Amino acid sequence: MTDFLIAPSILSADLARLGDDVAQVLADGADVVHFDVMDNHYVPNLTFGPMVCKALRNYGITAPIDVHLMVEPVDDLIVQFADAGATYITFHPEASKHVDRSLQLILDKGCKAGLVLNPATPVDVVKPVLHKLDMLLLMSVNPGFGGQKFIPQTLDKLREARTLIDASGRATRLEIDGGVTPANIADIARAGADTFVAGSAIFGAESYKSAIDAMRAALADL
Ligand SMILES: O=C(CO)[C@@H](O)[C@H](O)COP(=O)(O)O
Ligand SMILES: [Fe+2]
Repeated sequence: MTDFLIAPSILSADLARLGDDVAQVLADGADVVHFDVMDNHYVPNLTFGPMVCKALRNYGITAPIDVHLMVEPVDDLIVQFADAGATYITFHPEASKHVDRSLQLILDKGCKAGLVLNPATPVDVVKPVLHKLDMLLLMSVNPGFGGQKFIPQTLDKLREARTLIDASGRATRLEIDGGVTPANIADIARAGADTFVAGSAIFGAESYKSAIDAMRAALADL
């Protein structure tokens, strides 16, 4: 059975009481903390930086932190997030002049490395560096905001990415990000995803536990 991971995006958390909110969502069954970093340059929005990641670690959050860099350039922040306690660091290939070097920097800092593909970026882009990827993240919305609708064409890209990863023999995780809900998570998993980012569907729910349980129930028979 696939080891599915649920990764709530803190973009939709209560930022005024972030430590408590993250602790709560983990107690309610989440596996990974998805940490969206936006710079008002690569994407038209601004969020949080390495200090906030470090603050979560200092607060006692020990779960994996999955840092999704929507910034340009990436290398300085890779170093800062690695030092701040990131587990995974992923970036968009368009945002680095030297994608292989940036991936190697993440690995050399002792973190797990990943690339993120926008809806219009073809899966083929990752082929030359697949051997360095611990994570391949497919965006199922255009990056920059939570609460958008899942783009259905992403399912074909997931199938393509799953074939590529399986052929590589590497245990690269295939993550999906944007518009994931208890209603569509089973179709997304059938297309090949094993790691599910969900912001509004979890933090916007009345009960985090009910939302996460509903996702796990939808994945149970797969
Ligand atoms: O990276 C992003 C947006 O750019 C995401 O991680 C969103 O935060 C997901 O939010 P929902 O679509 O699940 O509300
Ligand atoms: Fe994200």
